[in-house]
Amino acid sequence: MTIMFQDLGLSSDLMKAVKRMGFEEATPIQAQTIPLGLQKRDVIGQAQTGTGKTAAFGLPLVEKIEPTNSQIQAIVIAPTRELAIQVSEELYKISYYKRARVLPIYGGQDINRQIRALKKNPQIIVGTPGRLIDHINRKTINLQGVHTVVLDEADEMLNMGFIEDIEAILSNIPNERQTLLFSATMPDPIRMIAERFMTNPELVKVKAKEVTVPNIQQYSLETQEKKKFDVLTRLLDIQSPELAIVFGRTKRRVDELSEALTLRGYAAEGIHGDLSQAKRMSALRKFKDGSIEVLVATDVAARGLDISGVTHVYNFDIPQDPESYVHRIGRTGRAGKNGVAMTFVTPRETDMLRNIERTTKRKMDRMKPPTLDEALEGQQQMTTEKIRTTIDGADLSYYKRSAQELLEEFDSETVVAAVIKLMTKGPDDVPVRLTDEPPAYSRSKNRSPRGKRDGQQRPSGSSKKGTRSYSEKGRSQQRRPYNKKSKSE
Ligand SMILES: Nc1ncnc2c1ncn2[C@@H]1O[C@H](COP(=O)(O)OP(=O)(O)OP(=O)(O)O)[C@@H](O)[C@H]1O
Ligand SMILES: [Mg+2]
Repeated sequence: MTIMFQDLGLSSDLMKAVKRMGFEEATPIQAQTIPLGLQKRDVIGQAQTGTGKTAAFGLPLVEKIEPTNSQIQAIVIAPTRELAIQVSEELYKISYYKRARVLPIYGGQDINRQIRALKKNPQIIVGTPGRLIDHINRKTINLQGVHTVVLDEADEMLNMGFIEDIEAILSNIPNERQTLLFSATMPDPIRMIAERFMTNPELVKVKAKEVTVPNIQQYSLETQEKKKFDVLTRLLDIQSPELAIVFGRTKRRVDELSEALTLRGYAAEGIHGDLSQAKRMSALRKFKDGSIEVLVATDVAARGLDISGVTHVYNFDIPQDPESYVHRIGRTGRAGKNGVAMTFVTPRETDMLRNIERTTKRKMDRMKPPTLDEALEGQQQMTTEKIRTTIDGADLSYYKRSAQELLEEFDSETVVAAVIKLMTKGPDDVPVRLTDEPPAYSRSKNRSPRGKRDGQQRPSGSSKKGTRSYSEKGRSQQRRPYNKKSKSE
């Protein structure tokens, strides 16, 4: 059944904003959770990637902001800086006519600037856990007026290392609050932890046979570790994605891969948690405006990011758990668009592959790595396509005299073949250096602690204020199975 936004009981300011955002019908998760959100019910909302969960919590959240109250009234917590920025932008759009004041608060940004911004009475805060705790400890943020809390990517934030941070933040927020949790994945043990923070929550799980959306074509390719890079470049040449995200397991991997791709002539940049915030933002900006075509990333970019034009996701390294797979491939195929996801599997990782397929209840299509000939063929096709569009679109009169000269000397087939050769990228053997990654191990059977993972990092300043401080590296080592420990010490 189609549900329109006007059926959901939203005010005219928000209806105008929804229209301005170009939304017509509500998505299923929006149709089901917006009324609950407006009734101030606690909600756990689980729906596939790219199906509009942000507006599902954002619309009721903004609706409940009291314009004359200058306290912080709502807070959204997100696991990464880029996601916090993106969610705050979406809330800003929703608030466009209502004029609720939204402020993102995240690590890597000048804290004094944030303190000044906090003094200007924002009503909605979107933040990453580490920086929020930093402000709580400095007493530069007052959460006593908060009536709505959202955990976006809730399972990630209640997972292992993050849970203490979340508990610390929630302990500064009045108990009589509305708590909303959203994610595309919600493993049962995490849901049980979540319910501890909630009052009689309604679980809204959009009925879908599959955890992943059907409009993403999913493939797996078995390949040796040493051959992965050639396979990737061939696929890029054949498939010529509009925008592609290549996921690597570690930060070193991402650095080496983006460098190697650049050496081979692809416009690529990397993003991971050890880069400065300025670098992270500049890579993402270039990717969004199309000045780079390949973003190489750790899982720091796996969750929530909504970048239109991402047609392909390549799992250069197979993800460490099924949830990560779901989120990574969900960077394509958003809002009903089509997408392609390719997962490289080394022979010793076939268990991991099966584990992912079991969880997603969907078998990936097996694909053979393309041969060099197929790659060259693909490149030729791209060239001929370019020639066709040039013939259709450009004024060629200026070039016709030279064309005639060539045609007097050679037959037309030879001339065109030479042009195609010149325009086609030949086999490239610029040497590149990639350190081998050991095969991934399956950790979901016994839920062993996660290995080194890239994600949100704790600001260095927090130790001074009495909280633990550990580097991103140290932090991920502190992550532990969520079933071993529950309350913060
Ligand atoms: N009702 C709607 N009609 C059309 N487009 C929509 C609608 N709701 C949201 N969108 C658009 O769909 C895209 C995906 O939305 P969003 O980022 O909220 O997805 P999500 O469910 O949070 O995904 P993820 O699990 O990856 O975080 C966005 O570009 C958003 O603007
Ligand atoms: Mg989201």
